[in-house]
Amino acid sequence: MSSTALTSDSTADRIRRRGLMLVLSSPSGAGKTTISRRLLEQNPDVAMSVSVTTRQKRPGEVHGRDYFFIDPAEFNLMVNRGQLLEYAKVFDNYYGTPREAVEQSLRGGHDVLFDIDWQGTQQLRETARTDLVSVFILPPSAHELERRLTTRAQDSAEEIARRMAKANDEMSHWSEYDYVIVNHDIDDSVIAIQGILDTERLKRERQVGLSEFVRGLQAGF
Ligand SMILES: Nc1ncnc2c1ncn2[C@@H]1O[C@H](COP(=O)(O)OP(=O)(O)OP(=O)(O)O)[C@@H](O)[C@H]1O
Ligand SMILES: Nc1nc2c(ncn2[C@@H]2O[C@H](COP(=O)(O)O)[C@@H](O)[C@H]2O)c(=O)[nH]1
Repeated sequence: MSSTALTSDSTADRIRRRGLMLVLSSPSGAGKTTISRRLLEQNPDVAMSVSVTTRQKRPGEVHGRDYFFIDPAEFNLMVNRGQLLEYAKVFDNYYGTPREAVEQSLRGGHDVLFDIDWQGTQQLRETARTDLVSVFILPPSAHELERRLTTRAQDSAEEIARRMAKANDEMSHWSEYDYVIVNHDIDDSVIAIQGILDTERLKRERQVGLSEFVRGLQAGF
């Protein structure tokens, strides 16, 4: 191997990638959580942003894994201290993204996955547009959405009715997103979003050190 080739190889090793923020939004019950879990299983290097919320814990939910369940006073404190990257009121409860964990993952070159609503996505778009990749997930039909909310068996009939009534509001923001998928089949949806992630990772502007690598490469010709 020539010394030029050695130099080029070691420079190529120095190409690093800036982490991206992959946001999934949808009306409640369309499948964000299910898709997120699958994506995290097949991408152990991706970090999930665990939100804080003032809503009550559902059966089976774990503090620190599904959410950090906090009271409204604590939530206000986090807002006032600037500890949330974004926050919103959704279905009468407050939800927000803790800033520090996300910034730490991005600095380390890790991608971060978010399950947040359209209000939060709008806020991230204003503050982090170049890092943001947003995907809107549509249900195949209103009937199927209601079936999914009901068979999930996590919310009362009143809560399900409230979420169905709000579905149109959330869906009216579909065209603000970079990508839109209809979640018919879970396997197909996961494959589609994995494709988005793989493609976005290759974007020129996300590859740190690329200019230096190309300069070194050109010097060898
Ligand atoms: N493609 C699919 N086909 C059939 N069922 C699905 C599909 N995707 C998700 N589900 C089911 O629909 C229910 C709701 O899914 P999930 O909890 O992932 O929705 P969500 O968008 O995260 O809801 P929320 O916004 O309320 O957190 C779950 O029981 C899940 O197993
Ligand atoms: N703006 C934000 N929205 C969030 C956040 N965490 C979750 N959510 C959204 O809330 C609804 C309801 O969630 P559920 O767990 O009560 O069913 C759903 O649309 C989530 O995407 C957040 O940090 N910020």
